[in-house]
Amino acid sequence: MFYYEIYLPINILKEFYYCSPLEIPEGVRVLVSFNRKDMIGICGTRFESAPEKDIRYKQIIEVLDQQPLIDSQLMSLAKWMGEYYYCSTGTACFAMLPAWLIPDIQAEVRWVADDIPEKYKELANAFSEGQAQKVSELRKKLKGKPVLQWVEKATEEGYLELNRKLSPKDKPKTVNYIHIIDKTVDPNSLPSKQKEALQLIYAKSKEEFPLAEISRDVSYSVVHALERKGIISIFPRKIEREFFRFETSGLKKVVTLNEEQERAIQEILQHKGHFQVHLLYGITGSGKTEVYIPIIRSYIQEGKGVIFLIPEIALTPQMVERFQAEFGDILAISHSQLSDRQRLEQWQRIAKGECRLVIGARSAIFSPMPNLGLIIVDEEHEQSYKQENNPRYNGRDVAVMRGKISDAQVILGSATPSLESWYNQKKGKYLLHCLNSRPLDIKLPQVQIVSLCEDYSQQMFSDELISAISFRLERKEQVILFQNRRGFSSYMQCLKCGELIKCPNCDISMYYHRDREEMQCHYCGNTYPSPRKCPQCGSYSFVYGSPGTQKVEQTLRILFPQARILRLDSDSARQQDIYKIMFRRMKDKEVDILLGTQMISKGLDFPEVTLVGIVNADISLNIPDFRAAERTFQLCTQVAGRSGRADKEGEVIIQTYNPRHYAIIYASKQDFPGFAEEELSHRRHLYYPPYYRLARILFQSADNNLLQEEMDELSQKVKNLLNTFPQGEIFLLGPVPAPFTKMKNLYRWHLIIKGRTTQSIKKAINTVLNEYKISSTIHYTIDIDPTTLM
Ligand SMILES: Nc1ncnc2c1ncn2[C@@H]1O[C@H](COP(=O)(O)OP(=O)(O)OP(=O)(O)O)[C@@H](O)[C@H]1O
Ligand SMILES: [Zn+2]
Repeated sequence: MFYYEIYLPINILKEFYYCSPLEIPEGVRVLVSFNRKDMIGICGTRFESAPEKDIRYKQIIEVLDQQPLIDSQLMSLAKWMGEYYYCSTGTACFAMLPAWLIPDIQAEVRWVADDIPEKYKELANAFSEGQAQKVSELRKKLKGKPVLQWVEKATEEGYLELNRKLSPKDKPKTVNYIHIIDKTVDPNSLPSKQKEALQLIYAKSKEEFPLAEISRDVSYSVVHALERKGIISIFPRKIEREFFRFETSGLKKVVTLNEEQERAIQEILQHKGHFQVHLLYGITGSGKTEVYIPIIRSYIQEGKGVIFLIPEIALTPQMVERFQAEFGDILAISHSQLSDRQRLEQWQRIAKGECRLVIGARSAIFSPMPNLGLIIVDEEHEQSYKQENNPRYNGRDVAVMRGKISDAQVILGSATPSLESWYNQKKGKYLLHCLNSRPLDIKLPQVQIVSLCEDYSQQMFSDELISAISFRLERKEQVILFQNRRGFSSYMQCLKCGELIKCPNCDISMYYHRDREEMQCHYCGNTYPSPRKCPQCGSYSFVYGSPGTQKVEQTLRILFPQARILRLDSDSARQQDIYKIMFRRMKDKEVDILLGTQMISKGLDFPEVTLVGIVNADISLNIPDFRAAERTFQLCTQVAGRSGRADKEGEVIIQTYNPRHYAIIYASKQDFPGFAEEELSHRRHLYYPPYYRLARILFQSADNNLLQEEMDELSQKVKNLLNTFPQGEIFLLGPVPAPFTKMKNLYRWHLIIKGRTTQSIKKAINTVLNEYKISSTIHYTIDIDPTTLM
C-alpha cells in the first residue's frame, strides 16, 4: 500500500492523506471521499508507509489521469504559494487548472449515441433508455470501475451528454440580424427618422448584418417601423462566440531602435537562459514594448516558451494588437471573455507546446508552458496583479518565484516601478536597465500644477485648465481628462437635518449616480433609487459630496457645448465593448475630450492627444493608507504620460489642493528616482515595506459584541507576543477596527504585523492562530503583502 498527500480545493490548512495500492504520479486528479462527499483532489507526495500509525486511511476511489496535469515545477510553485500565502496547496493547485477540468460530480449525464463501442459497454449498460443519471449514481452502480475517466472520455467522443452548469459565456449566443427584403424603396418617401435609418441600412451594402451595427445611431422603434412596412426583417441568429481578437492591420510595425533600447536589449540578453530578475525602468512613451519584442523573439527562436503578464487585457488593446501582428498563431491570449470550454482548449494548446507565447492577466502566470524561458511582467507596479480572494497572491511575486523554479529570466517593466522592486534593484538583487528618453526626440510634456486652494475653492475647473482645453479644441487636437472617482458625487446629505445616505450593509456613505438616479455602495455593490426627500426629516434639499466623472461630464457639457465628449468608467464600461469603441473613436478622431477614471490611465498611445488634465489629484492622496503617496505618484505620472507622445508637443495640468506634496511635485517632473528616494526614507522610518514585510489578519463577524470581546482578549495576549522576539524584529498594530468597520453586514477588525523577515511574520501568525484560541465563530483571513489595509 502507498500513502499520498492529496490536495483538496478547500482552504483548510491541514494535510490530508489517502492510500492506494497503485503508484500514482504527482499532479494527477484523483477522486476521494471527504466528509462523506466525493471530491476531486490533486495527488501529491507519496509515502511508502503510513504517515501516522494508528489511523486507518481511506482509499483513493479513482485516478482520473495518466499524465500529470500539474508538472513538477508548477507543483513546487503551488507548494511555495501554500507556505507563503497561508492558503492550502489545494487552492493553489486548483487556481492553476481550467474550470472545465474539475468535473461536477453532481452533474447529470445521458447516453446519446446509437452505437455502443466495446470499451463503453459496461458504462452504457448502466443507463436505462434515454434516462439521465447523476455521475454519483453511476459510481454506485459501477463500483470499482474508472467511472469518471469513462464519463470524461465518452463525453469528449460524443457518446455521452454531460449536463454541465454552463457559465453564461459557454451558452450559445443569439443576436438579432437585419435582413433587407426590399432594396428599391426611396428613403425620401419616408418620415425623417425612418429615412435616416434606411439610408444607413442601404449604405451597409450587405443583405444581412447584426442590428447592433446600427443600434448606436437608430432606435429600435424606428427599425421596427421599417419591418412593419415590409422593407426589412429582423430575425435572431445563433452565433459562435468568437475568439477574442482585436482587428489588426496585420502589418508589423517597423521601428529603428534607439541607443538606449539597443543597450537594454543587449544587457538583458547577456543573462539569457538563466534565472535573473531585471527591472526595466522606462519613462512613459520610452518604448518598452520595443525592448520586449526582440527579447521574446530570441527565446522563441530557440524553442523556449514565454509568458507575458499585463494588468488587464481589455484595457491594453494596443499592446495585444502589436503582439498579434508580431507573433500571430503561436500567441495565446488569456482573458476573462473566454468561455470555460475555450479556456480548456487554449490550456491544452499551451501544454502541447503549440503556443509558445502567452499574454494575459495575473492568472496567466500558471500557464502550463513547457520549456519556459522568459517571463515579462509589464506595468509591474499595478495593484491588479494582486488577487483579493483565495489564494491571495501577487502575480508579479509569483512570476519571480516561477522564474526561479524554472530557471527562467524575468523582466519587470514600468515607468513607475513599485518601491519593492526599486529597493531590490538598489540592493543588487535585480538588475536595472533604464530608458530615460522618448524615441525620435519626442519631448516629455510640459506640466503645470494649479492650486485649487484660494482662487478656485468649490470650482471644478481652474481658468488655466479651461483655457487650455479651449486652445486644444480650437486646434482640433484631443484632450484626456482624468477624475479617479465614478458616479456623480461621493455622497448625498440632507441640508436640513444632516442625514447622510448610508449603505445599510456597510455603514459607509453611498455614491449618488445621476444617470440611473440611484445610490450605490462602491464597496458591496448595493443599490437603491436615490431619495426625492430626506428619509429622516422629509426635506427636499441636499448637498452633494465630491464630484465624480458624471458630474465632471455634466459641467464639461455646459462649458464646451460643441465638444464631443466620451466618458469611460466602470459604469459606462457595462455597455459591452465600450472600450473597443472608445479606442476606435479616439483613433478616428471622433472624440475631442476623453474623460475617465483609472481605466484610461494605462498604456493609451494616441498621437493627437496633446493635453492631459488631472481634475483632482487628491482623490488617491486622501486615502488613509501608507501607499497613498505612491499610488498618487503612479496615477499622475502615468496619466500625464499620455500627452504629447508623437510629433505634437504635449501639455499637462494637474489640479490639486496639495500643490506642495512631494508625490505631486515629483509626478509633475516625471521624476521617479527622486520620488522613490523620498518615499523610501518615509517607509524606512515607519517600518513599512519594502524595509519590513507586512501581513494582515482580518477578523470578521456578524455579531459585533462577540467580535469585540474576542478582540479585547486577543489584544491582551498579543502584548506578550512582542516579548518573544528580539527588539525591532516585529511590530504589531492592533487588533483595531479596520478603516471600513462594517462591510456586507460583517463587522471588521484587523491585526497588522510588520516583520523584518518572512520568518518572523510566519512565527507571529502561527502563534496568533494556533496558540491564542480564537472563537471558531469568527471568520479570519490572512493577507500576506496586502496592497490595501482598508
Ligand atoms: N525606436 C523607436 N522609434 C520610433 N518609435 C518608437 C520607437 N520605440 C517605440 N516607439 C513608439 O513609441 C510609442 C511608445 O512606445 P511604448 O508604447 O512601447 O511605450 P511605453 O514605454 O510602453 O510607454 P508607457 O509606459 O507610457 O505605456 C509607440 O507608439 C511606439 O511604437
Ligand atoms: Zn455596502
